[in-house]
Amino acid sequence: MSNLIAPSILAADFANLQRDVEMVNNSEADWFHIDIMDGVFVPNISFGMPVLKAITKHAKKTIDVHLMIVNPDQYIQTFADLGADILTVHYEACTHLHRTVQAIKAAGMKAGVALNPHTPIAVLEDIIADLDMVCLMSVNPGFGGQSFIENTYKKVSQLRHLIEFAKSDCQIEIDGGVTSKNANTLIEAGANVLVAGSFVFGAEDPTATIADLKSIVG
Ligand SMILES: O=C(CO)[C@@H](O)[C@H](O)COP(=O)(O)O
Ligand SMILES: [Fe+2]
Repeated sequence: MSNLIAPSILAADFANLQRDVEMVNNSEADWFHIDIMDGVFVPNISFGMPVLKAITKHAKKTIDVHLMIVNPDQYIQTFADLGADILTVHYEACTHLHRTVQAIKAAGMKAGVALNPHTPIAVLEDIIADLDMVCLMSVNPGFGGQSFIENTYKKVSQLRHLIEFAKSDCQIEIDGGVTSKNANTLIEAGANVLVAGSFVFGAEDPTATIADLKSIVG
């Protein structure tokens, strides 16, 4: 399994969105990471369907959509129609997680589940075999630019063991506070997809920063 970098569009310049999408297209980045927030599950509102539509019109790489919303089930088909390749819902937002995961797959997308920093890996024991990806939040969801929570390393290794025990090829994505300083340790702990928002878009040269991250994760 290769190690991937997914720039988070939340940190892009929305007044120059097409420019930033083209930058990612022309960089060594692997995916677009797109954060949808509803102001209910998290204390922030990012953007919704019209902006996602504008992004997917220009984006030429895998579209990884991270839903930080309550009742995600009602929008699954809409996200499929808008071009999402991977749809990640929060464990904490889903009462019938198994049903939600099956609905995402039935709509033709890969299914991911995200865990908040305080949610233990053990809650995934009976769903891991059904998942294409687990997204470990390494900050509390809702905002870019926060500091990485160190307890994440332990959770990555616990999750890697769970995945191996289940003989699954589920991917492990880390989301929040990723920089060139923690990228290598995260990969060594067993992660294989790193989301980076402010570290990429806040850099003087985002393209070179993506290339640096790629060279670190191998
Ligand atoms: O889902 C989220 C935040 O809730 C993330 O995807 C952020 O967008 C990551 O931004 P940085 O922490 O890398 O600035
Ligand atoms: Fe995210």
